[in-house]
Amino acid sequence: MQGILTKLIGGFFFVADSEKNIYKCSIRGRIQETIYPGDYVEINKEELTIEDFYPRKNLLKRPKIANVDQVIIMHSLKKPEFKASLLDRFLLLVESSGFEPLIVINKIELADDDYKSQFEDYKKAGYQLHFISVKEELNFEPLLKKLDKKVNVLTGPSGVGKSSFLNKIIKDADLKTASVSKKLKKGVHTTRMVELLSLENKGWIADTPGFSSMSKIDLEIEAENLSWYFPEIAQFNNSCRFNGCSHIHEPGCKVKEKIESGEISKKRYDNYKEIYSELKEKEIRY
Ligand SMILES: Nc1nc2c(ncn2[C@@H]2O[C@H](COP(=O)(O)OP(=O)(O)OP(=O)(O)O)[C@@H](O)[C@H]2O)c(=O)[nH]1
Ligand SMILES: [Zn+2]
Repeated sequence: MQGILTKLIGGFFFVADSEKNIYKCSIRGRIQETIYPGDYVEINKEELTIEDFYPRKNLLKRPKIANVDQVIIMHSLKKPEFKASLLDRFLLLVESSGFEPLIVINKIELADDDYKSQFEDYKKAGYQLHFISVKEELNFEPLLKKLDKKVNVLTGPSGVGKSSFLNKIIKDADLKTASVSKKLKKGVHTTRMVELLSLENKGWIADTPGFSSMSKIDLEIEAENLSWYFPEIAQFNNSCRFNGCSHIHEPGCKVKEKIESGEISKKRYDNYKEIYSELKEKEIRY
């Protein structure tokens, strides 16, 4: 029977079938590969052993999760205050790793009425956006629909409401308390266990350790490739006068034209320039 590996604890592998029944399995010696939550495995239901595993379509590096369909980038409008430059870095990290991002903005009940206008740039760039309040459970339904039948990973800066969100949406009450106590223990244990948490539908979601600043994350991107990860800029990458135009100082740059006409967001472009020079600096240093 085929199942999906949800977590590994004390040498045991927890595998869910399509109905989300959990089997606590051990592994056959002949499987040499390391397997991770999200991996599809073949189990023997009688022996409770993992017999084989299936090729994976991708592997998230940190934490290690296989077959990720979507990365939810959560930010908050207030507390902490929304910062576009930080969202751009999260998007960049997700895009450059080849994953599909989904932007979720939390704590909307704290905002003024016209808060959505500051996100027009992201809509125009083609990103999916959801605006929610975990506290008041606003707009959960359309978001939860988007998580159905998928392996989702939740990321975002510290304090935006990721744990609160998980505590509200995960199915199993045990998991709920588990993730609360996990939170309390944070800082005591150096490694936090990764697991796929069961959503009420057919989806799964995994938390990632929060990070307060993106500067700690090494973007493994070359400055020359940066523009490919800004979708609204990337579409003009082959339209400039010079091949491999950086869209910064070259003449005949289509991107700069589009910024002047307002078709590409100046704010996003300014962040692009800032990150570009950071990456350049790093290249010179090494
Ligand atoms: N006003 C308001 N506060 C919220 C909302 N969602 C979460 N919070 C609060 O925001 C604070 C941080 O929430 P957490 O869920 O711990 O945030 P986190 O993203 O998991 O943070 P890390 O674990 O540090 O990564 C808590 O005090 C929550 O009660 C919301 O929708 N509105
Ligand atoms: Zn250009």
